[in-house]
Parts: sequence; structure tokens; C-alpha cells
Amino acid sequence: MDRRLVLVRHGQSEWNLKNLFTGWKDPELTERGLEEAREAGRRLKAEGLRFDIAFTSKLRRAQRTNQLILEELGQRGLKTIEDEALNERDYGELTGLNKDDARKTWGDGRVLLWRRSYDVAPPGGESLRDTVARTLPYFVREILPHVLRGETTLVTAHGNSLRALIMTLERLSPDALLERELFTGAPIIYEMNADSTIASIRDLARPLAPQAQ
Ligand SMILES: O=C(O)[C@@H](CO)OP(=O)(O)O
Repeated sequence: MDRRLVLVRHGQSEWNLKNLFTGWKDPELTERGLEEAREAGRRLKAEGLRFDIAFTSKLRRAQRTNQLILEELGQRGLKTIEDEALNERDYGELTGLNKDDARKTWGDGRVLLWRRSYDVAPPGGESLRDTVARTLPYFVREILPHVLRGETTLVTAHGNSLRALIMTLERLSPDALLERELFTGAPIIYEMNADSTIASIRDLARPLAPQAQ
């Protein structure tokens, strides 16, 4: 039986482009982001994938990406479940600040810890551990049973809410997690074993040149 799970970070948003901490703010995709989402759909189609169910967050950038992927696959009406548990990590007081300005104010090291460490929370916001505490139970309860039943499952969400899941799926240490960067619109395909371990991981090549975000 195939047990396939596909994770996709949303396409570039207006705030990615402006280099602002976004978190729970709700900007739209840019033109590039729309194209990245369509391209993700085309890449998945070229892989011969068809989904049985889709999950996304309560934020527009992820929902729109999900919709465009499904359109490219000719699966516009597919059941999609939206849940806040998949929302981006809450960046607290950093939300809306420019990431380069933040580095100038607090230094590269501190900002890297806020952005990529496991347990250091930005002021007033969530650490990745806090994000894991809401995304992982949701994943185990609502998403994983579909995958284990053999339903090909799409999850379109956010850089850090997906890193929170990937940490568990790929059994990454907090150190390895510091390095795990997700590009906008780049699907990751997991084949899972019946015991919910990972049989294989494939990061689909990124079609457009990566941009700093
Ligand atoms: O701003 C954010 O919400 C996230 C994702 O864009 O940023 P970062 O990559 O810095 O965690």
C-alpha cells in the first residue's frame, strides 16, 4: 500500500518579499508566489500524484497555494480541511519588523536563535517547541490516520509549522533543525511505513532560483 504525505510551504507572500517577520499576519501571495504555487502543482502532476485529501492553515497564503496546486492537478473540488493548528509560528513582538533591521538591533546570533532554534521564543511569541506542541498533536490525530489508510495527503502550510512536523518525521536533533530551511513552493514527498516511520523522502527540485527571505 502507498502511504504518501506531501508537505508544501506556501509560495512567496507580500511580507516574504518585504523581508518582514510574518507569523500570524495574513498577507497575500506575490505574483512570484502565485507562480511558485502553480509550479508546485505542475511538479506534483508530473510525478503522477493525485490527492485524496488536503490540509491547510487558516492563513490566506497557504490556502491560496493549496487551491492553486489542486487546480493544476485538476482536483479543484478536493476536500480541504483548514485548521489554525497548521498556522505559522507566532512571532510575537517581532511580527511586522524587518529581518535585517532586527539583526542590526539584536545581532545575527540572537535573531538566528529566534528564527531557527528549537526552544528560544521570540519576545511575546512561540518557540518552535511551542509550535510543535500544537502542530504535532493535530498531525497525529487528524492527518496521519489518512496517510496510514493509504490516502495520498497534501499539507500546505508554513516554514516553521512545517519545520515543527519535519523535526519529528525526520527525527532531527535541535542542532540539525537549525540548518533545515524550507523554500517557498517546494514540495517534499514522504513515503511512510505502516508504523509511521519514514521509508523515503524526496525534496522536489526548486524550479525558480531561491531568494533570501
Ligand atoms: O516571517 C515568518 O513568519 C517566517 C516565514 O516567512 O520567517 P522565518 O523564515 O524568519 O522564520
